[in-house]
Amino acid sequence: MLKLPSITAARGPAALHDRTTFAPGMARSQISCLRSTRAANVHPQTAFTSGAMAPRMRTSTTLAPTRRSIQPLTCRASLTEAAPGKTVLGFVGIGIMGLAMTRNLLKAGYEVVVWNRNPDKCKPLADEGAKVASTPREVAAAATYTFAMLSDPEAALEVATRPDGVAAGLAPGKGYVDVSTVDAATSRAVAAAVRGAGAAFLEAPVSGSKGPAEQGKLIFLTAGDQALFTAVSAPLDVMGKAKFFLGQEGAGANMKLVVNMVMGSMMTSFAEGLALADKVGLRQQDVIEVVGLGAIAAPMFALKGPSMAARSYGPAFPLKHQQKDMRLALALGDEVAQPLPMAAAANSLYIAARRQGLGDADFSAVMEAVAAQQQQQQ
Ligand SMILES: NC(=O)C1=CN([C@@H]2O[C@H](COP(=O)(O)OP(=O)(O)OC[C@H]3O[C@@H](n4cnc5c(N)ncnc54)[C@H](OP(=O)(O)O)[C@@H]3O)[C@@H](O)[C@H]2O)C=CC1
Ligand SMILES: O=CC(=O)O
Repeated sequence: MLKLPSITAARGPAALHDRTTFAPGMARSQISCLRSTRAANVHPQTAFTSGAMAPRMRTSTTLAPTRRSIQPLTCRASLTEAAPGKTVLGFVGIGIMGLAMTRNLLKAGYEVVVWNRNPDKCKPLADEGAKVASTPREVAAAATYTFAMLSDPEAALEVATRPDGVAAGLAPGKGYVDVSTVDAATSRAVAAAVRGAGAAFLEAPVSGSKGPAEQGKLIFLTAGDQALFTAVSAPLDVMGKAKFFLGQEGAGANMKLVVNMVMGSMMTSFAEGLALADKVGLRQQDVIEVVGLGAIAAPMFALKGPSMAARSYGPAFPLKHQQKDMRLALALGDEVAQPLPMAAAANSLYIAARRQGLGDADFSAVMEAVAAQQQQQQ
């Protein structure tokens, strides 16, 4: 009989939720040591032999370090914990999400230096007290910790590595937190550029859209240098309601793609349901109500249903970004030979919607691709 691997053995790095960060009494110097072990590609747990010093992380079989991977610790610049009035933060990428997130940092009392490719988008933040830089390098040079919220892998890599990019302004003691949704390979390339400058790197894609960004209720899916996770905990808490530390960079990116792949498929399925209901003479409003009362109730259906029924798609999460996430999730599935037929079907609807010119509309506009297919078949 074919023996399947156990789920535990197949799992990636253990998750560390914000409620279980470090063992009590762990000194900052130990936190910075964690960063350098990460840079040396050694799991932080290998750095601590005493139970009192070990960070509280759940372990899994895949994390068990081999003796060969244990290397001496070289503590470089330590990271100070960010606090309002004390730490200058940077933010590059002032789009839908970046604007709302930066606003919350300003409201919490942080000094924030911002940059956006189209500088006009920085104006509202300048009115609210942000300083505007003319290059990403200037932001990273002025700030201790710089956040980035950029549209896709190409933008994330470009802003980090171009000659006047973020990496050029980084130095030991600083950190870069990329909250864009990208693939693991891009995240690792950005991490290499950041660490090449002697700084720390954290990937921290977010779950939650424009509304949660405005309300400071995002969910951060982080991975990378754990010392930076700790150092930016306070600003993450200003912008979000939960944060997870998932291990080495790539794990946060993969988690985000899994979640958004499910979300993207749910949305196309919901759009098809609304279209079918309409076709058979049911009121879409009734469908939304019935769905909302049962086991498949979801905040997303409750939030987007009424505007979808009205065929109105003001952008909270641009459809072009959802299609990018489907594309990246499918590529991830390809990489590990995991068939994803539902996601592939959903992706073709998002592509069709982009062809209809709906890339900048909300992703719920995939409804129009469903409607167009219906018409083609009549
Ligand atoms: N909106 C949402 O609900 C959510 C979005 N995300 C993710 O967050 C990221 C940003 O999303 P969102 O804010 O909605 O998107 P927007 O399209 O509103 O913003 C994209 C940002 O990226 C910048 N950008 C794009 N290309 C480049 C480039 N080559 N060089 C420099 N800057 C560039 C844009 O600059 P410019 O203004 O000059 O074009 C803009 O600041 C995406 O990865 C998305 O998948 C994650 C969770 C929720
Ligand atoms: O990435 C989008 C979201 O809503 O999360």
